[in-house]
Amino acid sequence: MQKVVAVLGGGIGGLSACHHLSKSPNVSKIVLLERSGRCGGWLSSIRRDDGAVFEQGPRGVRPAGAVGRNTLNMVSELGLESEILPVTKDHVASKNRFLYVKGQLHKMPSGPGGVVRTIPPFSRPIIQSVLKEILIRKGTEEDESVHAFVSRRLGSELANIAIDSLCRGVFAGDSRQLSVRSCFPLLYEAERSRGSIVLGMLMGSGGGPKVVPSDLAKRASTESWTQWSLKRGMQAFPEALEDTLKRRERVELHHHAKVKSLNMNSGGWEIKLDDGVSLKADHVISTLPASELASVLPPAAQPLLEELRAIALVTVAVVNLEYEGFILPVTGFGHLVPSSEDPGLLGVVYDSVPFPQHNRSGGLTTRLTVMMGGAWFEQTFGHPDSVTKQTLLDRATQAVTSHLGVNSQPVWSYVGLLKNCIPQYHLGHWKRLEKMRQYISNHNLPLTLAGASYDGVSVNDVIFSGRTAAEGLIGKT
Ligand SMILES: Cc1cc2nc3c(=O)[nH]c(=O)nc-3n(C[C@H](O)[C@H](O)[C@H](O)COP(=O)(O)OP(=O)(O)OC[C@H]3O[C@@H](n4cnc5c(N)ncnc54)[C@H](O)[C@@H]3O)c2cc1C
Ligand SMILES: C=Cc1c2[nH]c(c1C)Cc1[nH]c(c(CCC(=O)O)c1C)Cc1[nH]c(c(C)c1CCC(=O)O)Cc1[nH]c(c(C)c1C=C)C2
Repeated sequence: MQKVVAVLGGGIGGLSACHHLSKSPNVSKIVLLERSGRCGGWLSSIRRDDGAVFEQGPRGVRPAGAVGRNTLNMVSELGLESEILPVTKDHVASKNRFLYVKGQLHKMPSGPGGVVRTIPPFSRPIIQSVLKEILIRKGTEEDESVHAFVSRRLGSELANIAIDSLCRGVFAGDSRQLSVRSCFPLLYEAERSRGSIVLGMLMGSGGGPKVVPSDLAKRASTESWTQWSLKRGMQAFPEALEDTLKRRERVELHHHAKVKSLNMNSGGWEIKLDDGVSLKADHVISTLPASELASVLPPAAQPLLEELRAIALVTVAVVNLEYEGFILPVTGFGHLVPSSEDPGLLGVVYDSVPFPQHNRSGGLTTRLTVMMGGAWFEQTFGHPDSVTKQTLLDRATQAVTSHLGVNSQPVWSYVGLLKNCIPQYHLGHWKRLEKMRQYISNHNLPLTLAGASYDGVSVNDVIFSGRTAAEGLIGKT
């Protein structure tokens, strides 16, 4: 039987689900419902008339692994190859990342030389912790916080400085609350299967999905890319996907279509929108943030709603800054700040280093992005609705001055307040997912969960979740 499928949310996850659904003749209609006036969700690029591009959301995508290849395959299908801006392994942005500790920038140890010597801010060579790790007994917990896991296996110094910062630089979250099993499944699996992170990394897991690489994905591997962006910014990706979907007969894309309620109706769903319009669908793929989905599902699904509501989100202030000339004292991807140094200041990305092509044409400039808040937003700035843009801008420029010794003022700036933008996979997230999917299956709900709230927050993970959701309905594409 041919099905009508509604996809809720037009972020990169929802667009990916539509893209894969639209390949199947067994779907009679695909309806994408997006609350705002444009698709793309957090993929949002500011494009100035002088050619400068600033990212408010993701600024680089990793090409590695099955999910990285899957994204590049989609880039290829959309005909975006000529738009790609790759960053290769030998680029300074791939080699240099910094930590800001006790008022100083430190290059993160990398390569053999970096692990055998004592490199501040660490008090002993990393190799010592790595060698000891192999001998440490396997944990017995079903889940553990990222901080507890790393403290146990690699010692408290690496947990307090390196892993605390890493969690801020990926989840804008607190390593003491985040789940190792859900946030870093490879580390968790390495301990489970090989008894050690180090051995697991050396021997590999051999598992994971298989994705046949396109020529573009092969090129990324041959040329050793570490990340990529697009000439017109990351937003060009959802724009190209949307343009392609618009040309497909069975796809309907609706902007300004905020889903207000979902109710079961003769084996399918009746979907009501904010403006009073209602429509029917045989199946729903939701890529809405989990708590938003909870607010539109019927109260009868209480056990499911409780689990969905428990997946918290954090708010991040993203401040793009442009300076005249090259003002950085160091060069690399950027620096992270551990929570012990300054809880509210997560880190600074040196955007002009990996992607100078996004600088304004003519004249030398430096583009930086300061990220603030995350799990520490409220304790630092108060409620997101009451903080002013000027407060955020002042805090960001002060950080650039104190961390990087930059005394000039930016010639241009943009302050974005990204409310509830990154889901937090807290301890026990895996159990929550199991309960939710069990509930959906036991109650025969024609509902699939996809998007950043569940199985990974990166652009690659979210795109793959859209594909998996579609394939769960129509089979492999
Ligand atoms: C500041 C920042 C930096 C990041 N950096 C990186 C990076 O460098 N690399 C990387 O890989 N990833 C990065 N990410 C993560 C990645 O961008 C996101 O996880 C991903 O874009 C989420 O996609 P999504 O489709 O799941 O959700 P969203 O983008 O949140 O899309 C959901 C959509 O649903 C819509 N919606 C919400 N409620 C309703 C409703 N009731 N009815 C209809 N529509 C609704 C929203 O308007 C939105 O468009 C970053 C994220 C942020 C915030
Ligand atoms: C300071 C805050 C943040 C910065 N980026 C993000 C936040 C919250 C969001 C983010 N960054 C990355 C991802 C995707 C992860 C993936 O699995 O691909 C997300 C959601 C990429 C990333 N950025 C940093 C690291 C270590 C990673 C992981 C992947 C990789 O190794 O490339 C480091 C980093 N992020 C930020 C800064 C300032 C920074 C500094 C070194 C900004």
